[in-house]
Amino acid sequence: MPATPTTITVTVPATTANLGAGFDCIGAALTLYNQFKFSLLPEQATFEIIVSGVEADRVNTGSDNLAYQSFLNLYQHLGKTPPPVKIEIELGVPLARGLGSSATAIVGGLVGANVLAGSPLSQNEVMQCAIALEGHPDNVVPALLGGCRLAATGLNQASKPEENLTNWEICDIPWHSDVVPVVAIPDFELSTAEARRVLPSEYSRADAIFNTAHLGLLLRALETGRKNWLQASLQDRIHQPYRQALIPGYDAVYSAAIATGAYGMVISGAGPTLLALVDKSLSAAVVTAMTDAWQQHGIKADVKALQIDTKGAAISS
Ligand SMILES: Nc1ncnc2c1ncn2[C@@H]1O[C@H](COP(=O)(O)OP(=O)(O)OP(=O)(O)O)[C@@H](O)[C@H]1O
Ligand SMILES: N[C@@H](CCO)C(=O)O
Repeated sequence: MPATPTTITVTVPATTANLGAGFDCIGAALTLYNQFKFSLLPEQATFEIIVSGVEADRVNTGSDNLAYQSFLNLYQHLGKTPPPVKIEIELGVPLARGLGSSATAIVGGLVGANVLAGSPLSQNEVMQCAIALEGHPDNVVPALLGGCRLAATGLNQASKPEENLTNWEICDIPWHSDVVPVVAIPDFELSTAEARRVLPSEYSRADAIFNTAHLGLLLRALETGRKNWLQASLQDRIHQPYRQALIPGYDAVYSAAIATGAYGMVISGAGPTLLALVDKSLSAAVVTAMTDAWQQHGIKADVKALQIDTKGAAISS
């Protein structure tokens, strides 16, 4: 049997959740990464956290650090005492921008702890813990597994009532290789908590039907890359109409992306990053148009064409 490692690095992709109509249930992993290196410390130590990379000074290095809390959570789940650990975090995913930075910390902490504990949990069990910590599946599932994923609660909800875990069914959504995600990341933050506060607690039957139909259409549109379907499917009535006002310049960036040939544009996760889906031949032009539109509102944005990450959380020693 191979020895349990004492140092491990977990690389976790950014994610874009919702994709319009799939509020809280669909997300895709993107080729933008955070890295978490875990090293066991001598017995008398407690913990140490070192952060570098994009906006590193914005991540706390105390015991409430989300990656460390997730690390502790896994040991608690196992009923084991957590070992003293050093966590070195290299950030490539900007914080509180709707690109799943919190999901990377949760997945990184859980996967790192599981490996250092000798891998007692399966990938599916780690995933169920990650969903319970984040509260919704749409970022943590693709962050762990890669690709575009849809999550739905399963039938057997009572399987582990003592652990208070919901049983989730996950399916992968094929993504046509000509469809490119362009992310426009502005230089201001929007916390998920704030972006959830503005949502109504009830919706009309018409809005529920609208979103059900458009999510179904979106799945087939992503698979086939069919233009008309992609254009129509990126509409939503559950969250975006309420969140747009929190994102200055939203209308201008939307108009610029569409005028340049994007299929559509959605709010990435809880925002404020805006995500356009574009045919690959047009991605460079859409990047320029979205950058310029936000600049005209005095907002600096990092706009880039990415790809769908297919690996998810990757472990290296
Ligand atoms: N690498 C990290 N290490 C530790 N904590 C992190 C890390 N990345 C994010 N966090 C925590 O997550 C918070 C951001 O979470 P929030 O849900 O508001 O945004 P997000 O995850 O980037 O966006 P979204 O959920 O819309 O995709 C940060 O303020 C920080 O507390
Ligand atoms: N589905 C979540 C993603 C952000 O964590 C939301 O839009 O609030």
